[in-house]
Amino acid sequence: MSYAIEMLNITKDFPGIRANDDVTLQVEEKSIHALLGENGAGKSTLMSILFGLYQPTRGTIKVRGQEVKITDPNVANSLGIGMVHQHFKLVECFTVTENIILGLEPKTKFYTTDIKSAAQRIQQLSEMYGLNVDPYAKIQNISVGMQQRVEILKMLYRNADILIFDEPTAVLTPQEIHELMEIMRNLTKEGKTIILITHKLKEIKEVADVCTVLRRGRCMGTIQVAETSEEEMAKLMVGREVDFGVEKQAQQPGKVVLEIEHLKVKNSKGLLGVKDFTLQVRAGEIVGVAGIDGNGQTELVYALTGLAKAEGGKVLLNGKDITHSSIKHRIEAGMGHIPEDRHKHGLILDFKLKENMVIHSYNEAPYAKNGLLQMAAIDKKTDELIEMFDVRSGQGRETITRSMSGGNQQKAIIAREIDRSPELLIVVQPTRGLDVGAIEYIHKRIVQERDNGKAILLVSLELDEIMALSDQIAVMFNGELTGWVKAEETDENELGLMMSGSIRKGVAEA
Ligand SMILES: Nc1ncnc2c1ncn2[C@@H]1O[C@H](COP(=O)(O)OP(=O)(O)OP(=O)(O)O)[C@@H](O)[C@H]1O
Repeated sequence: MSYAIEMLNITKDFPGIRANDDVTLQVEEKSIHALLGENGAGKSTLMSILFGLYQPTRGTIKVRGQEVKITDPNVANSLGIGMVHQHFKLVECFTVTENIILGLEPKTKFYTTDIKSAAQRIQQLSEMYGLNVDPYAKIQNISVGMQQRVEILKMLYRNADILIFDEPTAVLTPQEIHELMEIMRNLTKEGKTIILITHKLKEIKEVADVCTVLRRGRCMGTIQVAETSEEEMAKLMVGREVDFGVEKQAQQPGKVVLEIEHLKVKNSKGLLGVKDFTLQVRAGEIVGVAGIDGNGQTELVYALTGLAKAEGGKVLLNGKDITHSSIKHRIEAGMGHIPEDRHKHGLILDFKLKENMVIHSYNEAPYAKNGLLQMAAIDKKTDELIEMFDVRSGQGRETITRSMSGGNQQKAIIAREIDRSPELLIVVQPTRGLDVGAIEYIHKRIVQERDNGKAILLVSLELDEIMALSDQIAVMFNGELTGWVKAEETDENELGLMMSGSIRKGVAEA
């Protein structure tokens, strides 16, 4: 058997934590090898070692049978290893071609200032792998899915043949996910090797040949995907059976908590991203907002939470007009927010975990007294939340938030917001990047909040999540409400038609 990559007995220590503990990963040439593991299990660390961002504390790496030292990403590139990161690294106002040749050192193999010949090569690569990218398009004018393909082309242009994808589907629509799977298959058919980090068992089943499972830094085994089930993979990963369903009893909703009336909000291009939008959320009810990314959901949430200005219309919280209130005032009035962009709006990354946990309430009892912070109370609350929400990090409450794994940062935000038990909780993509065990728990807690009489507005691109949690579903298309249906009276098909604007249901004709 010939391996493209062998990472043998890799150990990596960070302060207070062994992120990888004697892990061995052997990736066969021309295969798709999934890397699965709980939040904080050490997947990103292992891939960062392979890409030269970290040095292992112990262990050996072989590329195509040769032992190597990958001291930095340039060495990784020269060995034919490329990585598509979760957050793209593209210059918005440049074209596809300009982005791809950007950063190539003069005198290296494909360095050129001749845009035309570079564009030609990009066109050829794009056709060869079925990417369908226009080399002259500007990044700011293409979809997120297309931008990801530019990242893939960047690797192919540099002749990478071992490609690492870090949770590539987290930012894609279902259609784009389907296309990416096809692209991955094309890539291996043409001789490339792929390592895929993902939490989505369905995707592993669909596309991967082999799967290595990590748990708490250790390798739990490598399995042939065709011979296993999603349930078995989940069990191997979290060490217990995982319940994929969400239990929810029928409940009569109470008074109206959130009222949105004829709301209008501009998007970043200065156009109306939300047009005349009206919706209500009542106590004891989860209203799910379904829609394809970019149909006004972000602008809607921004206007509700005070991150963007409303151009027209009204927002009422418990009957009080908060349309133009400050963020602080909205929080005090009973609003909680689990934001879409956890780094931008959810956490202060250079603060300690415990500081982030009381960020809304540090100046109130029991966390402050006579103008002084009460560290014992802050520590106690943080430890409680860490325990309850299983937030894992190297140094517990003292950990600098930046060094935590993405999934554990997300769990920390959810813990803080749910613990405050606000009357209205606005939840955006709550389980993005979370492992199946964590998703099970977070879903339970959201339903618990609803059962406790809280109003919940859930915005998610995951239809499964919308269907499982919502009582009532609002569909957004092109900034408008195109559907208002009870969750139990609809299905994915019908929602899909409303999401694409093909039909309207439960709302007045346009
Ligand atoms: N630069 C760092 N400094 C200190 N600790 C770190 C650093 N990078 C990662 N860690 C710790 O190493 C552990 C493994 O993190 P890693 O990001 O590899 O997990 P992951 O499996 O990718 O998780 P997720 O699914 O949540 O992204 C975590 O406990 C994290 O806090």
